[in-house]
Amino acid sequence: MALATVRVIELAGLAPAPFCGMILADFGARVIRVDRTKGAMTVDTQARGKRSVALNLKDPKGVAVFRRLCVQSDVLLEPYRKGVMEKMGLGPADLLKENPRLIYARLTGYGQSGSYAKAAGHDINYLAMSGLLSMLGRSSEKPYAPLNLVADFAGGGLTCAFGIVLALLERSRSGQGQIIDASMVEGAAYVGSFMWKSRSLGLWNCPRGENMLDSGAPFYDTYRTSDGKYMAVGAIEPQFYQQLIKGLGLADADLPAQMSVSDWPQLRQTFTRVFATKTQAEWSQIFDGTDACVTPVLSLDEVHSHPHNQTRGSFFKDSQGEISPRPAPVLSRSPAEPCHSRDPFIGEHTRSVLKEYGFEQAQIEQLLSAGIIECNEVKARL
Ligand SMILES: C[C@H](CCC[C@@H](C)[C@H]1CC[C@H]2[C@@H]3[C@H](O)C[C@@H]4C[C@H](O)CC[C@]4(C)[C@H]3C[C@H](O)[C@]12C)C(=O)SCCNC(=O)CCNC(=O)[C@H](O)C(C)(C)COP(=O)(O)OP(=O)(O)OC[C@H]1O[C@@H](n2cnc3c(N)ncnc32)[C@H](O)[C@@H]1OP(=O)(O)O
Repeated sequence: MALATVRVIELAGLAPAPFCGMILADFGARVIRVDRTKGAMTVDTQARGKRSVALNLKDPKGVAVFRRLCVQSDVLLEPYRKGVMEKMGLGPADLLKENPRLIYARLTGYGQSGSYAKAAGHDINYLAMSGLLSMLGRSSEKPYAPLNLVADFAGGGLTCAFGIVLALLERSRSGQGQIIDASMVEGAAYVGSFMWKSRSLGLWNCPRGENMLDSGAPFYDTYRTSDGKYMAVGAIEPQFYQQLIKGLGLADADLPAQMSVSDWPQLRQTFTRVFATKTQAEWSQIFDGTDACVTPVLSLDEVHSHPHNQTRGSFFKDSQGEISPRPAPVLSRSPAEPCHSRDPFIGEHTRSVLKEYGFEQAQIEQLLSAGIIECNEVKARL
């Protein structure tokens, strides 16, 4: 796999950093998640392929163990508020001195500088600060965040993983590590570059929810079907729009021009009425194989069995029977091989990882009895 041999230490976080770590693990990196001790509960649902070490970083001995892990690693991924790592004596100045090849990735909401740098926040706040949230929502309604997809995952976890891969690539030339300051505000904004750079086209001149691509246009929206499901319509170009009209059984001559914005409300009413006359399956049968750009709106439970996704193997079932998306993109020679086993328990790999990183058995036992580390091997659970 592309990232085989890359050793990553990920400090346990909420959602974006776990996703970043999972991407790296999916593509072959050996990711160790460092969890808290004292019966901490994991909220990491993105733990595929990771190992877990439970380590108390509030204790200087725990900090020393952590430093030893970082000396032998390629990447450190930390998701804490600005200043937290420095307070523990684990800032980049300390760790890069000990391991100049270390890639020190800091994934935060607001970045490492600026007046918000130390503020708590979540996806919706970062999205708001990126400018994008102001554009998201229906006409005459308040802004709506599209789940926590844009800042946490696209602008956060994915962008940070990209930064790490870039830094690894650069390190192969320079031999040096570096610090990555991944701000979810900036990552989200960057993902939204199209919005800034397409303003000159007039694509966003109308209020929120009244533009062509934000549900303003009737040919770029969803429609309810007779069985309470939905179809997605994205028939922008005239040749594709013609196929939409044909599939709906409408006659062009009876309809206003596609780009007559003042007629969009009437056109939407027509589409709404027609879509409501057939089931999703019936519409899918009509539009499949055409260029009308009309697809069923599938639920998470349905995507796996759609013939197109099945053919490509776009979703896979792990050993627990849980279905997840296959890692993307697909590389022809060194594709990702996502782990099919269950997620790790907190501290499940403490002992084996410390051994791997050169700790003696006696040292491990000492750390264990001092409560610096916790071990939770599966054997002990039986
Ligand atoms: C919208 C998303 C977030 C969605 C997440 C939800 C899915 C989950 C959030 C809460 C979960 C529920 C909850 O946990 C209760 C249940 C638990 C149960 O197990 C499951 C069900 C639950 C209901 C559970 C269900 C779900 O999982 C949840 C609902 C986001 O937007 S995520 C993006 C958030 N933002 C960032 O990541 C930006 C950067 N980070 C930050 O700004 C801050 O970290 C943050 C997120 C604001 C949190 O701030 P906080 O004050 O808590 O922490 P920090 O200031 O960063 O400091 C960290 C402290 O931890 C110490 N520490 C770290 N590691 C160790 C260690 N190994 N040992 C000891 N100590 C450690 C560190 O020293 C810091 O200590 P200090 O505070 O003393 O400095």
